[in-house]
Amino acid sequence: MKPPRKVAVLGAGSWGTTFAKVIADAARFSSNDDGHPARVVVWARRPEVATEIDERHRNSSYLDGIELPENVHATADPSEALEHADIVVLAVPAQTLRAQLRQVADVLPRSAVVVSLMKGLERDSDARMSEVICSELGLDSSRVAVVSGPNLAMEIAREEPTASVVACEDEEIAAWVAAAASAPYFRPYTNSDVVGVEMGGIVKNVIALAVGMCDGMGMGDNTKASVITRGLAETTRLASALGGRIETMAGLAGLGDLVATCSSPLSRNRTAGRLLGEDLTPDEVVASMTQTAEGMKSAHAVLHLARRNDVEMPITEAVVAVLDGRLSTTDMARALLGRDLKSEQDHRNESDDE
Ligand SMILES: NC(=O)C1=CN([C@@H]2O[C@H](COP(=O)(O)OP(=O)(O)OC[C@H]3O[C@@H](n4cnc5c(N)ncnc54)[C@H](O)[C@@H]3O)[C@@H](O)[C@H]2O)C=CC1
Ligand SMILES: O=C(CO)COP(=O)(O)O
Repeated sequence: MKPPRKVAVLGAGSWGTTFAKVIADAARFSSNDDGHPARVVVWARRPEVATEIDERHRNSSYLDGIELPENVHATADPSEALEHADIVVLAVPAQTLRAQLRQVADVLPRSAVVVSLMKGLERDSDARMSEVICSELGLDSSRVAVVSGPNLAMEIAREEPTASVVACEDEEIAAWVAAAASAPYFRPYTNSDVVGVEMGGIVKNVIALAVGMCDGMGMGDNTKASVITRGLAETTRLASALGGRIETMAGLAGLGDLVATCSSPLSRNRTAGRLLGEDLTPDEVVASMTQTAEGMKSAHAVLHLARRNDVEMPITEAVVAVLDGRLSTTDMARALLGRDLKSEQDHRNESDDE
């Protein structure tokens, strides 16, 4: 497949803008049919953000100090961004995606491949973002790809070497999107396990809240490593119950993302958890943050999905209890450590025991 001629990115927050930079930098090394690098057009909700990106090649609200390549353009008009796009990248807060798609469905090119950068689960429906995209746009799931991995936007915007995963049921499409996003500092691997890749990114935000709470309460590395590891065990149980592959959880979109997010001060989810651990209420935490901490919104849906699938997720359950004000962060450790003892191998599927 030839490189794309035009890529539209809907959402000019930190990850949408950074990914636009990745695609634009990648495009400078691979010309399309016309011999030109792909045109990358970002749709920003706020006109002043669009103007700043388009005219000054900066997005100072989200990526202070980062210069964007000349082939990144921006507009506040979604039709202009989407017109003739071969790839449409979606990077808005998860809970707003459905409403956003309803507004642009008529102008989104039917032939485009749609790529989700989002790491959230929709409340009420418990739907993954790729499922929301397929249902709202009437697209076959083979036309939808997901990008996930240890991808803190600011580090990538600073061109620090990073790997990622592009997942799509159609392996040719995954390879095409990966090629379009392959920049000197960004190396995407492909994977056909969309469920596993997506669930890894969703649940790690909830686990990062728990690790942040440990930080906020002044706990050390044993505690945090225990939460990360048992967090990976419960993520793996849920992902495999939904049809995801266990190996995916040991990869970039599972362990990789979990480690990056849980150890980085740049992580919004870990920061939100830390503030909860310092005794702020969930409302105070939300009010203090200008960017999206998806775990705060998705945790309830993750727990709901787990219960519907008979999957035990004690850390997620404790995080939800803290968010609902039913459990204090100081009582959380007692609640988790006081559970019945069990085998570390309990996460395996029954068939593995035979
Ligand atoms: N920032 C990061 O390092 C990474 C973020 N992600 C995921 O990417 C997704 C987007 O995250 P960020 O870009 O970081 O968020 P952000 O908070 O930096 O930006 C969100 C963008 O969506 C826009 N927006 C807010 N409410 C909206 C609404 N109601 N309708 C339409 N647009 C709206 C904002 O104006 C902003 O442009 C999230 O699901 C996040 O989990 C994934 C990997 C890395
Ligand atoms: O998903 C991320 C890194 O891969 C970003 O994590 P936060 O949303 O917690 O900042």
